[in-house]
Amino acid sequence: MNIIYFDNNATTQVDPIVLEAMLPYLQEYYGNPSSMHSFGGQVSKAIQAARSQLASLLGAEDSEIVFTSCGTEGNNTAIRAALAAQPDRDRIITTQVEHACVLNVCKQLEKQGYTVTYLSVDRHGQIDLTELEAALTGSTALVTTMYANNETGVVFPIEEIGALAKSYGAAFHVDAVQAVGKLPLNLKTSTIDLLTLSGHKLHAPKGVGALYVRRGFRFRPLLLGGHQERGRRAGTENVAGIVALGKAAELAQQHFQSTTLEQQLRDRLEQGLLATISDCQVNGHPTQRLPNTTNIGFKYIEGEAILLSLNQYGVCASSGSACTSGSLEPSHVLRAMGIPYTILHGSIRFSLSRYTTAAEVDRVLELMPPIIERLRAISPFNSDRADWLQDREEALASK
Ligand SMILES: Cc1ncc(COP(=O)(O)O)c(C=O)c1O
Ligand code: FES
Repeated sequence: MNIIYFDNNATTQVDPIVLEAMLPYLQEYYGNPSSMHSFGGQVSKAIQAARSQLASLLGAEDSEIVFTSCGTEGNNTAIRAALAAQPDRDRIITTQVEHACVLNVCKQLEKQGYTVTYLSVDRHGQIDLTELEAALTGSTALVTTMYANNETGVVFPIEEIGALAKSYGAAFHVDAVQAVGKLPLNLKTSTIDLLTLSGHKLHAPKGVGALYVRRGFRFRPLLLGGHQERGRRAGTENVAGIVALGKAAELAQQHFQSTTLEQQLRDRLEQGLLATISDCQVNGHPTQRLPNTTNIGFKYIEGEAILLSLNQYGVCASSGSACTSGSLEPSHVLRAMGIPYTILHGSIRFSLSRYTTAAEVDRVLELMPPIIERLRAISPFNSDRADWLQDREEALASK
């Protein structure tokens, strides 16, 4: 069975050109980049070349790139580094819709005495800059927000956020894991101090990422040890992964134009589903959204049931984020957006890539209406029960 892979916000296929570039560093060039001999030295050069490739995609300087193991490490490191840079400040501002690797760090920091503001989002998943401004004080050490949301694709106005953060002397960190390669970035002219990205979301393999650290930013490393990454991230480098990330960055730059095509296919999918299936809606902003993502809620059914049905036809999609999907907890992102209970549970995310074809979109458009019809026919959440659930949730919310 052919796989139709519409789960690119969870992870992406390694580009064959990326694989080809990294393989020699798993085979013949196995030297340690920190070694004195030239066998290791050539490996060190490959890391520097990858650093330039990535810096070029971001509009950054080579020296501003620190390679990490993943987005989670980047976010943990950035948050801790920003707080260490201004130890006399004890406030953090983030949003309710961040990835778990930001929210859980913030929760722990609250226990350690920090005050954290979790900005709300509106029905479209967008934050309100006046709420941000009201939360900022002279004690704010850090504003940390995502660039684009992994579940809905909603894009935050990062430069406006950054300008406000700067006016209060706070550091500004951006989780750009979902945005890099899909949205333009020019860090030279940006207000961003720290920016996280992850290789496996842009057609490099899992286990490599990077953190951008603005030149002059007082940085404290999370991992202490050897002098790798100029003392900013100890540990022998994942050389093959780093070479892969460099190549993936170069390809992302070349493929920027193809995001228009991706968006056309996404729109064709979204509009097709809305036109052929009743009682469904897009969860997210109509325009301020990644070109590859659509999150759609189908009333009266469970998202998991839709996913299992699609799975039988080889279609990969997702509900919530991959790491929380096993928990049966409704998505914190959709909850923050105030999506009604009856839609929330029936919401699924399709995320496309530059490999997506029109034929794949059409196949999903053909499969979905009968799947939804069948699931609704057997759903215990018929509309009467759904109304009852809705009343119950409202009652709980008003308690
Ligand atoms: C917005 C966002 N931030 C951070 C991460 C974590 O990245 P990684 O899987 O590389 O740890 C993800 C991955 O799903 C993400 O979507
Ligand atoms: S680690 Fe990516 S969805 Fe959770």
